[in-house]
Formats: sequence, structure tokens, C-alpha cells
Amino acid sequence: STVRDKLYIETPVLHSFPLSDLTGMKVYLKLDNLQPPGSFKMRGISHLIQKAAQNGTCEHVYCASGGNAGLAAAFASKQLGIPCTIILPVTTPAFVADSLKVLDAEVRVHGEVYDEAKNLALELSKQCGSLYVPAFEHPDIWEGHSSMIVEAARQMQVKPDVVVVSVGGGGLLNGVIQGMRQVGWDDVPVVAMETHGAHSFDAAIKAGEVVTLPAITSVAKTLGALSVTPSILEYYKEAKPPIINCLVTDKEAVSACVKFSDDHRFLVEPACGASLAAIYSEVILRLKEEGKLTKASSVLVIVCGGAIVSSSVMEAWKLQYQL
Ligand SMILES: COC[C@H](NCc1c(COP(=O)(O)O)cnc(C)c1O)C(=O)O
Repeated sequence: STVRDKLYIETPVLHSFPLSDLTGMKVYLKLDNLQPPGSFKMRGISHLIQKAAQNGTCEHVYCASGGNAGLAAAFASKQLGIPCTIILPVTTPAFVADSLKVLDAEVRVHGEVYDEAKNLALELSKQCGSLYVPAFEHPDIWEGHSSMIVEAARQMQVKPDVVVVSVGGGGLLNGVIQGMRQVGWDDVPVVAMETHGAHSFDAAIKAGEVVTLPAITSVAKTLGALSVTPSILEYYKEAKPPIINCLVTDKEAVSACVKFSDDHRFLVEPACGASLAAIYSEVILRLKEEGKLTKASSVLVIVCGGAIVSSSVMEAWKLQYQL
């Protein structure tokens, strides 16, 4: 990619002994929860903003977000000295707005879901010189995200048998697919995880086209795009790499977050818990038993992270889900 001095950091691939012991598989974790704003978003969002700033078309950043894309946009804008306005749906907790203000971003709350916040961001960014930053639907975002696989391929030396990733609007999945094609992993199956109630990819696969969910009813609010970006359906049909979409419940996603905090002392969102549930709720083992996966002795889980979580929020989830 043409961007100099990147704003995202290289993150470790950790061979997880607790998760490997639990499953009998070699479980590797790409710790993108360690990105400065708290999620993998920093890769694609900062890449898009830097590319625009290098082309001189960026005097004000407008980003609608469930939270993490907004935090990444605010982080990148602050480091680049560009004014930034983030539009949050009402479902985003107030502490996110506080974090954004610390990053000198202007915060507007608008709409019940991401898709409504997006409309206001698009409106505001019509002013000349402004840059609208989508949360997931842009090739520059996918190009930035693909760096996580280029890094992982160098760090792991060997190809994993499976890659696990969460799906909201599909930007992360797009970036992972593009990275996998770059490093020659286009024969490694991708298990694409969603929660029931944020299952826009599952709905699109079943309908054979992009469909719009009536609402987001999952606790994994940052998987909460009502519809996926169309290009992931192309990737799904091309099956290079093959994509297997799986759903877990909110309880399984939150339970995975709790177990992950005990096993590795990281706090992550249910959006990330959906991917970890592929291990903790034995989704991978079941796919192997069903013959949908031929090999699963080594699994790379993309730990996408998420900052819309805290120790008190986690305690409340434990009570709510009787964990
Ligand atoms: C409504 O929200 C969309 C987007 N979150 C997206 C997101 C995803 C899914 O990534 P995607 O598939 O949307 O590129 C996974 N894991 C985490 C922690 C995320 O924050 C946002 O923050 O604006």
C-alpha cells in the first residue's frame, strides 16, 4: 500500500496454551485487540484517512460508527491533525463519547442504528474538502485490514488449517480474504462468525443477495450493520478461500469473552467473543465432525477486540447471562 509511516501497530500472533489445551488444536490468536484504539479497525480506517490526506482531500473527517470505527477515525485524525466529527447511534454507551472527546473529536448522537448515523455523516460530509469515513464499506479500509494477514503469515511461518473472523458489515472479512489471497492462503477455509440478532451475512447467504435486517437485537452491537457490503457475497461465491458462516448466541459470545478474560486477561466485546466462541463453544470441532472442515489441527483466530466494554459492563453481562 502507498501509505508511509502507518498509524496502526504490528500485533503479535500468540500460540494460546489454554485454548489449545481446551480443544486439542493448536490455537493461534492474532491480537488486534492491542491496536491503540482497542480494535482492528485502526488498520483500515487509518489507512483510508492517510491515503485521502496524502491526496490532499481531507480537511475534516466525518465517521458514523457503532463505536470502534469512530474511535479509530478519531485516533488517526488526532495524529494527523485533522478535525474529526463522529456520529454515534443511540445504542453506543456514553463512555465511548467521553473517549472520543479525549481524542478531540466532536461527537454527535443520531439514529437508532449505525445505518441511520451513517445518513447524517454522509449529509455533513458533503461540505467541500470533507472526508466521509465509512465503518466497513470501502476498498481502502479492506486494503488496510489485509495487513493483519500479511503480518500473521510472516509471524506463523506455517499456514493454519482454518482462519476464524467475526462479521458485522463485512469489512474485516473482506480485508482478511484479500490478505489471504496475497499470502497464498486462498485454500484455507474461513469460518465467518456472527451472533443471532446481528446475522446480516447469514441472511444474505440464505437470500442469495444482500438483505436488510429489520433490527439489530444482539448484544454484539458493533456487529450491528443491518446489511453487509455486497463484495463479501462475491467472495463467498468465489470460495477462494472457502467461507463457512456460523452463528452463535449472545450467551455463547459473552461466555467466550468471560473465559477469554480469565484465560488471557484481555477484555474484548461480544463482537470479538463471537469469534472466540468458535473455540470455546466447539464450533470448529463440530464443523470437523460434520465434515465441513477436513483439517483443523491449527486455527488462527482474529481477535478483533473492541473498546465498548469495561470490567463493570462485563460484570453486568455475567449476571444477565448467569455466567
Ligand atoms: C456497527 O458497527 C460497525 C463497526 N464495528 C465493526 C466491528 C466488527 C465487524 O467488522 P465489520 O465486519 O463491520 O468490518 C468486529 N469486531 C469489532 C470489535 C467491531 O467494532 C463500528 O465500530 O463502527
